[in-house]
Amino acid sequence: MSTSTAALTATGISRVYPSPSGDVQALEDVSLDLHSGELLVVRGPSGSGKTTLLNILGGLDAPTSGTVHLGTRELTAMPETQALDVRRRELSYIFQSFGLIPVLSAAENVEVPLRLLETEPAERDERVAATLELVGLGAHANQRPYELSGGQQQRVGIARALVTEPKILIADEPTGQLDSGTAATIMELLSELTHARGVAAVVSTHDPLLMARADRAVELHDGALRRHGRHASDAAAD
Ligand SMILES: Nc1ncnc2c1ncn2[C@@H]1O[C@H](COP(=O)(O)OP(=O)(O)OP(=O)(O)O)[C@@H](O)[C@H]1O
Repeated sequence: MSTSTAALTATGISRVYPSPSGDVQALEDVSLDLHSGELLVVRGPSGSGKTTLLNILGGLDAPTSGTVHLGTRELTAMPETQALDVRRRELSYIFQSFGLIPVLSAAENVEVPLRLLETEPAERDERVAATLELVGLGAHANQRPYELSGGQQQRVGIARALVTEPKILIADEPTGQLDSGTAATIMELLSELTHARGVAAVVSTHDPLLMARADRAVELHDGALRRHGRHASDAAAD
């Protein structure tokens, strides 16, 4: 275990959703950390709190109690404008349903986050082309999402997430809509890119087979962590 400051640290995270039929405790006292170049898998049954946890780690939702730090900075204490800026520059998200804009080509989809950062057009073009190459889609830059397979669409999603060179990647069930062979390929790509680019990645999945690609795995049950710090292969063998 590295002694350097973690890229992401969650401490004592709880999340209660108020609802007319009573409060739902979606997370209870969850703590974890994640280092650069590490891929952490969060596994757990449906309703165990994976999406809630990833949304909080990514600053998309606020915990009821507990903190999230990016390095030494507390994400959960930042004013919203600062948190938005940090999210755009340092965090990226990959979604189960890909989240691509249907009327835009693969290249234009990948370009969107660079436009939000007001990157110069020449640099945008260069980075979009390089990142599409990286995910093996150099020849598909001008195709729209409906002209691509599910696996190719998720590669566009990965390229869009990586084009800003984020420190942290949050992927909620990124292979949930893919067949098992394609899912394994996408997970392998995520693992390779996480290691090669020194990104700290958190990936949720239902699928124990995908855990072989993780550096570490934790398991959520009813909103609480059941295992922490075990190697993925230990958990996958359960
Ligand atoms: N907005 C909400 N209001 C009330 N309860 C919610 C809300 N969002 C989630 N929950 C509840 O919180 C718990 C955790 O949900 P969450 O979506 O985080 O689980 P999950 O592990 O991601 O599930 P899945 O694998 O099915 O996506 C569940 O009991 C869910 O019903």
